[in-house]
Amino acid sequence: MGSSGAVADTNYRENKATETHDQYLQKGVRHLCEGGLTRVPTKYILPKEERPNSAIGGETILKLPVIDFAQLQGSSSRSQALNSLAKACEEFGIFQLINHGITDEVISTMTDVSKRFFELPFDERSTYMSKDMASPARYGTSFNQNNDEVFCWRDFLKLSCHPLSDSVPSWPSSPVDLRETVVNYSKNTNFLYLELLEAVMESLGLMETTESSGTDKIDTRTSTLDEFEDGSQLIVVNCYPACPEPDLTLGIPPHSDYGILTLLLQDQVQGLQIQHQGKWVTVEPLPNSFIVNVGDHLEIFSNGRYKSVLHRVVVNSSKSRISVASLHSMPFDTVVRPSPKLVDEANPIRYRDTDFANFLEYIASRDHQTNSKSFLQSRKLT
Ligand SMILES: O=C(O)CCC(=O)C(=O)O
Ligand SMILES: [Fe+2]
Repeated sequence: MGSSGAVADTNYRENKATETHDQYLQKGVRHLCEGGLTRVPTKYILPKEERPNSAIGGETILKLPVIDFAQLQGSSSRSQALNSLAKACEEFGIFQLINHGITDEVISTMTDVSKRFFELPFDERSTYMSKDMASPARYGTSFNQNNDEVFCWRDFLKLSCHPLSDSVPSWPSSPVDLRETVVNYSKNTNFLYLELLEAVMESLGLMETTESSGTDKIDTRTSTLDEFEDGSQLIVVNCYPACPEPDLTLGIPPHSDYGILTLLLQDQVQGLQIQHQGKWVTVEPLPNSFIVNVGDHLEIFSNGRYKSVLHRVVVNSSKSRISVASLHSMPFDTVVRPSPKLVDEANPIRYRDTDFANFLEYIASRDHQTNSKSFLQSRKLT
């Protein structure tokens, strides 16, 4: 391992005499691949115990629980769909959402513009590189490129969507249709998120349900939802170029998502893996469906009843992969804590209160995501 990395590293030094090796790698993995690459540079090589242990074709493929959004919306089918939703969030922390109502066109234009953004000349893409975590548009590489000891094999574009009117002018103006496409996509996914959130609350027993007679519509009321209104939304476009030595590195190391729910769109290239019953298993992409993850905030809010899912991304040697994650969280200044209605003698409070500032401090203080759901671990009381 050491020697293959060293050969590759020497090549870059020869090619790029004017910048240090680390500065070169900070430009991201797509730029690196555009320069021609046959070996993975040392900076990306994970310690043996953290590498994906076999090629992707050898992994177990997992069919996730499927939740039919149309069934959640129908009065006669809702209660059964809510049971399936609760089971998926308890046992997997992740599910596949079908019949979600977002058109194929909205989805395909989003994937398409994402691909075209990463195909722009590096000098154009790099205008959006920023170390400022609060910037409404941030292009970058790895997980946390300022701290990561080992880099991971992905570049990203993070676009804050909250509030849209303030953020959009800072987003990339090229490709020309990027802003319009992402605005449309973010509105669609936010609407879907709010509907799902209502279903999640109801599945936790936190909603009063009254069926209005004579209509097919279910009228649900809760004050709980008020706390979630005006939450934050972050769109993360991930690009994982084909990798010459995929067994040595990862696209994203094991982590759980920070917020309430993540709606993930992936193209037809496999790569997402989740930890299920102690084993890494590959999630099969289902065309035009969303993968929905439970995030750390929902685990805390549900007092541990719903589990955030530990996941990672493996890369492969022949195909580049794009995914778009829409991360939905509580408003930034909200303190997240277990819902009092889910705490009693049998279920004592399991997590410390947390807020966005705690999370930022935590991210800034650590280098490499070795093991996981450790932010959540740091908030656990028992
Ligand atoms: O690319 C994927 O499938 C997952 C991306 C992911 O986990 C993230 O952006 O947090
Ligand atoms: Fe994630």
